[in-house]
Amino acid sequence: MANIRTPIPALKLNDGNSIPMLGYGTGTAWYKSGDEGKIDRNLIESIKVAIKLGYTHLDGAEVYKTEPELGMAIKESGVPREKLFVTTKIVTNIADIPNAIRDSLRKLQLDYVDLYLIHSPFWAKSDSELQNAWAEMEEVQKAGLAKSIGVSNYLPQHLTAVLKTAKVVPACNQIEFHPYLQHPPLLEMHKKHGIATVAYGPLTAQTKAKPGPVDGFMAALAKKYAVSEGEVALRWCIDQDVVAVTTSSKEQRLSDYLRATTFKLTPAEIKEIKELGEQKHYRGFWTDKFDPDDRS
Ligand SMILES: NC(=O)C1=CN([C@@H]2O[C@H](COP(=O)(O)OP(=O)(O)OC[C@H]3O[C@@H](n4cnc5c(N)ncnc54)[C@H](O)[C@@H]3O)[C@@H](O)[C@H]2O)C=CC1
Ligand SMILES: O=CCc1c[nH]c2ccccc12
Repeated sequence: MANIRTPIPALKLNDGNSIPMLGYGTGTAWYKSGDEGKIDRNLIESIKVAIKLGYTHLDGAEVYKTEPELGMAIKESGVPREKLFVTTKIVTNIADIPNAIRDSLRKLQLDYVDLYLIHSPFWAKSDSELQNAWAEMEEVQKAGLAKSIGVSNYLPQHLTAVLKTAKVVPACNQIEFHPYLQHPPLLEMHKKHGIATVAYGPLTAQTKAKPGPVDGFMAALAKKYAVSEGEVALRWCIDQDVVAVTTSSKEQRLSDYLRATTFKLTPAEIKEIKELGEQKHYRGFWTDKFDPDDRS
């Protein structure tokens, strides 16, 4: 099993920093609908378990309302801050990014985050709003409050707008990514500009979109590598240099996911999953914001 002494492999970002290729999410499975002040002790314990198992990449967001738990778990874990890679995201308070990052850092009890993301582009009514927000993100990075800055749920047109005026190219775009949502034009654009792809919902084909065309092949690969289909899905991301952010409240699952770092799919297997996946389209998140047929 991977642990803090046998780290999860990392991907080099375009700013020279490195991001662990498997992350633990504090969003799905942990959303808080009500009082942000009410601390979810189960979440704190789960994050500590994840850290103990070897997860160093921890994914949060202001809208998840879980930053306080993330901060408490980091403190209680006893793992030195610099050994962890902490992401948070902004969208609700997008009109005041300098205050929003300070608020997030206060909740996280941290001096800096490793990665700060604009959670979505859907609040913006014009390209110039996207460009101005990005300029403020650059200031956050300059002030040392975030080591790396990036975006999430941006489509090619949003990246095009940002890149027109950016001094710093976004380090990554965190998007829904799995065999049934592969975004070929977006990934091509990421490659061209050195923007890392970070996948959320990497297990969607196994957890939400069954039955589907990849099922039989994923099952065969799971048998071949003596892992679960989910671990094949995570490895399929990693083998394409896509960082995968997953989660679970179950320790056994979190432990099992780490097996995705212990084997490698062949190029033919990666291609076969890709081609089978292209036969179906499924989106699980932000369905009210995207055109239902948009695969970009
Ligand atoms: N930037 C964004 O807009 C978004 C970011 N995220 C981030 O990504 C993280 C992971 O997102 P997910 O969609 O949860 O990732 P995921 O696709 O890896 O799914 C994980 C979920 O699947 C469940 N699961 C795993 N194996 C299963 C099985 N065999 N049978 C049934 N259920 C199983 C887990 O318990 C967990 O609830 C979030 O916690 C959040 O941090 C998530 C959604 C949107
Ligand atoms: O990041 C995941 C999806 C998401 C988008 N908006 C919200 C608000 C509250 C919890 C999760 C999310």
